[in-house]
Amino acid sequence: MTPTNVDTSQPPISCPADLKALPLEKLPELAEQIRQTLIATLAETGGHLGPNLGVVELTLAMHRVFDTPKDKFVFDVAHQGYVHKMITGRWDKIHTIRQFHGLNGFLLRSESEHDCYGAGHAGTSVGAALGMATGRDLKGSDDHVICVAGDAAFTCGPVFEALNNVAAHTKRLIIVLNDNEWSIDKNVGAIAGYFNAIATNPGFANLHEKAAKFVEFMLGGGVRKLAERVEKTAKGLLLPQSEGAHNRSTMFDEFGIRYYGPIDGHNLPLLIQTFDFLKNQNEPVILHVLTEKGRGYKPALEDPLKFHGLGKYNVETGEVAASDKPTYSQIYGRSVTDFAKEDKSIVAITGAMPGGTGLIVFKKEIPERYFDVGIAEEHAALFACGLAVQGLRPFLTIYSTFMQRAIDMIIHDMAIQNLPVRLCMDRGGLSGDDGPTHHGLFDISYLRGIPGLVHMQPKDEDEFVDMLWTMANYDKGPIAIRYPRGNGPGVTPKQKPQLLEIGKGELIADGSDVALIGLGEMVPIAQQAKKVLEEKGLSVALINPRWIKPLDGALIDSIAKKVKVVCTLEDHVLMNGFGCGVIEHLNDAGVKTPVVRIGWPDEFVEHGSVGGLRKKHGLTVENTVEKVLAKLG
Ligand SMILES: Cc1ncc(C[n+]2csc(CCOP(=O)(O)OP(=O)(O)O)c2C)c(N)n1
Ligand SMILES: CC(=O)[C@@H](O)[C@H](O)COP(=O)(O)O
Ligand SMILES: [Mg+2]
Repeated sequence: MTPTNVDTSQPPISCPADLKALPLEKLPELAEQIRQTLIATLAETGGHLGPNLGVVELTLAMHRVFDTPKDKFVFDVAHQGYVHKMITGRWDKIHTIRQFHGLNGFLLRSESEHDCYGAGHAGTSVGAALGMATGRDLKGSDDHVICVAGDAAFTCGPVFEALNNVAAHTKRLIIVLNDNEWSIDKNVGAIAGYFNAIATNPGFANLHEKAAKFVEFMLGGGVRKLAERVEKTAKGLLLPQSEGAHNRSTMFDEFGIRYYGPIDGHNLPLLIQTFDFLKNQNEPVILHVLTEKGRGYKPALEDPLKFHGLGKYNVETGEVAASDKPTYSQIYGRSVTDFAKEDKSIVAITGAMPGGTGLIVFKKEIPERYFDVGIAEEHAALFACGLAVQGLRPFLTIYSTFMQRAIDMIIHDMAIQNLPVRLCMDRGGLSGDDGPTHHGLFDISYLRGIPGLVHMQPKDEDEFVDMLWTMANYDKGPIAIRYPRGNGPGVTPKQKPQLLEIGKGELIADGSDVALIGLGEMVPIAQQAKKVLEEKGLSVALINPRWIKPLDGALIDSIAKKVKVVCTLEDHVLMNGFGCGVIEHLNDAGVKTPVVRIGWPDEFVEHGSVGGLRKKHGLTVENTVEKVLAKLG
């Protein structure tokens, strides 16, 4: 059934107590209402539909058995937290998800007492949950801690760093492995294969029945009499028997974490029974549930990659509005693939984001030199270093915000050894919908101080391809580029890209009163501000710096010396941003011209539309003009 105009103002439940009060047989109907609300609402707002449709029963069962906020739920990434929000009093606000001043797209401590831990980046749930469980034990409390981590979250290093410590620190922690076989794209690596082997084991078919019987057996007090047998039963019943072998333990048992499952993650009664059983276990446990990403909505089931996270879509067809202009990501994927067809040393690496980065075309056309390493940015950086040692030209393609995970590898492995890795940071700048965990507003800060690392940003699509071409041919050391989410100003790249001179900026217009230095896609704002200032009789120079590092000091000095004020504009935080580099440079060069800066404030910028947030925080033509005039006095 395709929902249309669902009324979210009359939610069937307004708190977890309402859910607990419902008769068990009413829960499937509630699950359907949640699904229909999500499908209809996200068609208007966009969001992570697929992941949330997959955890409806799981989240209902968790709230049926446990009591937040006393009990603690930790969701990995927390992009699948919409159902949790609907159950914990935010059903009537779900239509504001990811909207300015609306609900955040992930859990957020400041949003609700039921959101004990925020996220947005993957792999943090088990470590944080272990900390909560250990803290609880130290305080002598009795609350439960449950973390939900998807199958792809287990490709993330911090999860295994935490698993390595669980048994040493606590006896009571429930980990739920929500296995839908999908990351954003299909999940990758040995872990994915391992989970799949368990889930597809021939024994699973009747294991499902066995699991139900086993849980009833345990709940029926059987465990009290037959501790020894339970040990075997637990492994035998809930673990597929490998032919002829003794009861095989899973890798989790080797970590001292009792494995249960796999069970059907959409079977509400079984989930409730299982959680009722697990909550009384005096040992750390992991419950492996099998779920369907996109369950209940055919277009999402048929295309989990597309419906992992998307903008507005047509509820009837699942179609999204096509854009007439290619995004930077699409231009990136096409360009690097074309370069790689000519240059066999080019290899492309993604951390589980072939779609978002545009590398999906590289994956299709040159699969042998395409590497999706999973949600493992630290490893991706090291892997790129190893490839560079072998003389290959790695394009390490990771969103600016996720590249934060690899800072030490960039310094310790890439820069100190001067390895020619290409750091391609998509979503460089405000990300918008996803909010503070995803805005790429810190990469200049975390890269500018690294000796020998070149860093740049294009003003439009044409210059973007020139920069990528320059990177493809630059082997002197690590080189980084940042570029924004979505479309650029719409300048079609020329047929044959040109090499750019490293550290050489572009003087778009000369002037003698004011110098505007607009980085990347702030150039159009600078160009409009130039017009307004010229209408006030001022002579305005405009510089496209191109290079964050090395700055074109000669160009900047030559203009700064003759004007009365310099104004830098950047889609980055002001703290240790591009403008700071200009100020440092002018100071060291003895140029006294005052500098005003346009950029993001020293705070975490909330979620919302890029235009709305720029307006709120002054990354606008008006504010640029105002600050320049104020400085001129
Ligand atoms: C460090 C980091 N890298 C990449 C991402 C992008 N990302 C968001 S969700 C996701 C896949 C998560 O898959 P899984 O944990 O299996 O959850 P599912 O969506 O399948 O429910 C990825 C790669 C991220 N949020 N954090
Ligand atoms: C939850 C997560 O981290 C990703 O799904 C992210 O939301 C993708 O961002 P884009 O929509 O900018 O590709
Ligand atoms: Mg998954």
